[in-house]
Amino acid sequence: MAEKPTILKPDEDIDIDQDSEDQKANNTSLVPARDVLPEMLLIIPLFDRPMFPKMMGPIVVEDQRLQESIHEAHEKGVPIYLGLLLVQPTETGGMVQSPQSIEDFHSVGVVAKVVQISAKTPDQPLQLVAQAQERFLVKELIREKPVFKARVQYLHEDRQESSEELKAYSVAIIDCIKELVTLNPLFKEGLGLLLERINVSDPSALADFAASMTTSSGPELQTILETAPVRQRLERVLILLKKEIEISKLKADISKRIEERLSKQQREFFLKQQLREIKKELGIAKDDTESELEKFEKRLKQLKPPPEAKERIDEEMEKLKLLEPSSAEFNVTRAYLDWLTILPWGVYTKDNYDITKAEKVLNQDHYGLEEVKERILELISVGIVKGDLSGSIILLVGPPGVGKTSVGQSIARAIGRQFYRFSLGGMRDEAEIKGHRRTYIGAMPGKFIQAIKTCKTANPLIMLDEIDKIGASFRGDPASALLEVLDPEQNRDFLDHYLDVRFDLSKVLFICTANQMETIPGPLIDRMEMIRLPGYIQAEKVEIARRHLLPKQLKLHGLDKKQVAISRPVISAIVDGYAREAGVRNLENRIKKILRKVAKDLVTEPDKTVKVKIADLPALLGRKVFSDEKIFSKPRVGVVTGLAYTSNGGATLHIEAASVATGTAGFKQTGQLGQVMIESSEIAYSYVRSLFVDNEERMEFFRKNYIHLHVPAGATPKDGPSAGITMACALYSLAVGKPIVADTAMTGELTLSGMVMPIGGVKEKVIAATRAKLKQVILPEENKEDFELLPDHIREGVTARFVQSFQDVLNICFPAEN
Ligand SMILES: Nc1ncnc2c1ncn2[C@@H]1O[C@H](COP(=O)(O)OP(=O)(O)OP(=O)(O)O)[C@@H](O)[C@H]1O
Repeated sequence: MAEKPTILKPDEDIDIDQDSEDQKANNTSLVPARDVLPEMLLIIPLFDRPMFPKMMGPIVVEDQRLQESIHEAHEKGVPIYLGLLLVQPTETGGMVQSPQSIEDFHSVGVVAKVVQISAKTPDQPLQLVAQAQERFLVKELIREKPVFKARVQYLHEDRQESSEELKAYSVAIIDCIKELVTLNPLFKEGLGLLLERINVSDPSALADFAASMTTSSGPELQTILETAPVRQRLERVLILLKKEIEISKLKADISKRIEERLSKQQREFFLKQQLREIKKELGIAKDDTESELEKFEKRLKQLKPPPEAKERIDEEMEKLKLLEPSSAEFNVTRAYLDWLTILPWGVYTKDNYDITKAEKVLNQDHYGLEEVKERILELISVGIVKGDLSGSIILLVGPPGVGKTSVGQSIARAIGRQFYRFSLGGMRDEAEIKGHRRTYIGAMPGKFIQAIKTCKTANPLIMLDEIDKIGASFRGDPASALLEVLDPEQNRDFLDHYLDVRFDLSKVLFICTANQMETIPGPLIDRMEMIRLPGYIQAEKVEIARRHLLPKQLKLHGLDKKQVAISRPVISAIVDGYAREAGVRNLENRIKKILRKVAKDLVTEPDKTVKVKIADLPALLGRKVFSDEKIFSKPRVGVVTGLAYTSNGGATLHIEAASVATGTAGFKQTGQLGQVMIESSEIAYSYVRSLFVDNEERMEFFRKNYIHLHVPAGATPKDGPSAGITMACALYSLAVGKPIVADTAMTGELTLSGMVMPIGGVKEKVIAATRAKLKQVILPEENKEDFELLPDHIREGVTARFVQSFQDVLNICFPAEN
């Protein structure tokens, strides 16, 4: 505890030079002049918290007059004492901002000696460091605008007798301080000061110091300041300290919780970072970005991207370097770069220009199809002469299972190109051709770019299956997107939405397949070289089965040809009884079925040879689907066999006419006929009726009967004019009550004046007639050339009769009558 200062007489002027002559005169000689405390003090208002004796702290003096007085005293070198008084709290909980009267101050404060003073600078408040000395009680507060001065009475403390109780309090306070230090490192500093400045065995000083260390509010601390009795003060300080401990604990708790929450993520991030660094150091793994970039660069060494693509690749690589590997943008850029660098820029396979080898390959893979092979070899020859096979687009049209796809594969093999096939029938939107824009999640390039990627060359053979189904199942305008791809002028600069840089598709050889021509958009047909695959006759199917389908299936079923014997007559019986359609897929399926059953038998006896006989067929394949007994085994009145050409190839159909005696004339037709077919049936009706103008009996028949014409199969929609003469013939047969000659089928468009016009699909229709074992076909005279161009094996067994008018038809069909 500081020595007890002597109190001087009050100094009425604001003369803070306490070492004036008068004072010196009145001073007792017991105390050094510098330790004498003045009775009249200048008041410095404190707004935040009070200062406690023996504490040191900064004070800011704003008042100009006060500043000047302090400076003056400082220049004289005399000690400066100031009274520090805390202002009162306001009702709203804050502090009085500019004290006006005595009520605005607390009545107990401390006197402080200025130990340091800042230099005089205009416009800057004066800054002091003051050492608090002693408590005082304000006796009188005098206001001398704008400063206050006060007459004070010092509250000297008597030296405390150390009692056990005070010691106990002191120890408790020290314990609290220790605990606080562990909870909040800020208190550590305070503890250092404590040991330096105060005597811990002085309970009063300890209490003041401990109070000043806390973060308690100004009024709470003021209470401590005003509590003169030491025991009581110690007790109050102890309460404040306990409160402080609780607050500190709570604070520590809160920050721990927040830290935990934050640090989990940070920890993971740092750990990952560290792991990456360690791996890099050990050479185990490279940085994500680095290894990706290395991969892309390695790929690029093998490629020759055009300048536009190269520029884009470089840009994207630069971008990738700047992106955080865990970001979504990184993945998008990486995927894009992956595509850009995996495409075979400038990589081409060398075409095989050996025409004999190409012919050999085509013959190896397919039986028959002479015309098709010839056309393909012609196209290859043109390519050889030109030095470039690309540019022409081949369209293979034919019924299902006639080998369109496998011919495409053979062409690829013959000229040594990669083969990629996809169906346009199953596609939903244009984006599948031209790709999605990269902004979409999960965006992908279109099928063509995917094909190029898979083939790893920029000049593969791409087969577009089912191009005739394009209009049926596509949304948007996919046909025009396809036009762009197939046009040799445009596909040089094909722009896929995803890729966003041009890719040259002009070296690709395109082959399209379709079951029918009618539904293919016109502009697409214009760009293509059409090759028809008309379907096979029975003999061809037997040969295909023997030479290709059976060996292929034996291999696929893991069987040896020694283990299974299926002779030519057996295959012929299969074709005849179970697979009469234009293609051979159904035949192939039947062979598979037989082989599966045979394989089952061979499991128990692997060394035996299974000989399949015709008699075994019902057991192996079930009941015959087609029988030789014709539905109309005998020629019947009003029934005539027509020849049709459908997407499944050529077919025979039996047109029926019947009369209902209603007493009135009438005509109706059934069988899901299209508009053209309805009109041609009406032509037939009118024409046949007109034939009997001179025959009253027949005229009467038409007048009194309602005529019904039906074209089976009733559930299949059909259209076209080629059944004109067939329908007319059925009506004529009904009118005259006589059947037409046996085993005859016909096709031809009929005009209202009885002329017969040419039709399409002669080859398919003749094949269908042969398959149906008919002996005679009636064809329009103008189709004679088509028939004569048919290969001999198709024409064999069927006689063609050519007609110009319906009268010619009648001459053939009703020889006795005409
Ligand atoms: N002339 C042939 N010689 C040898 N095998 C043939 C011949 N024609 C067809 N095939 C075989 O018939 C099967 C069916 O042929 P493919 O799948 O090529 O028919 P497609 O005409 O493409 O049918 P779709 O129109 O249904 O796609 C294949 O196994 C094929 O090898």
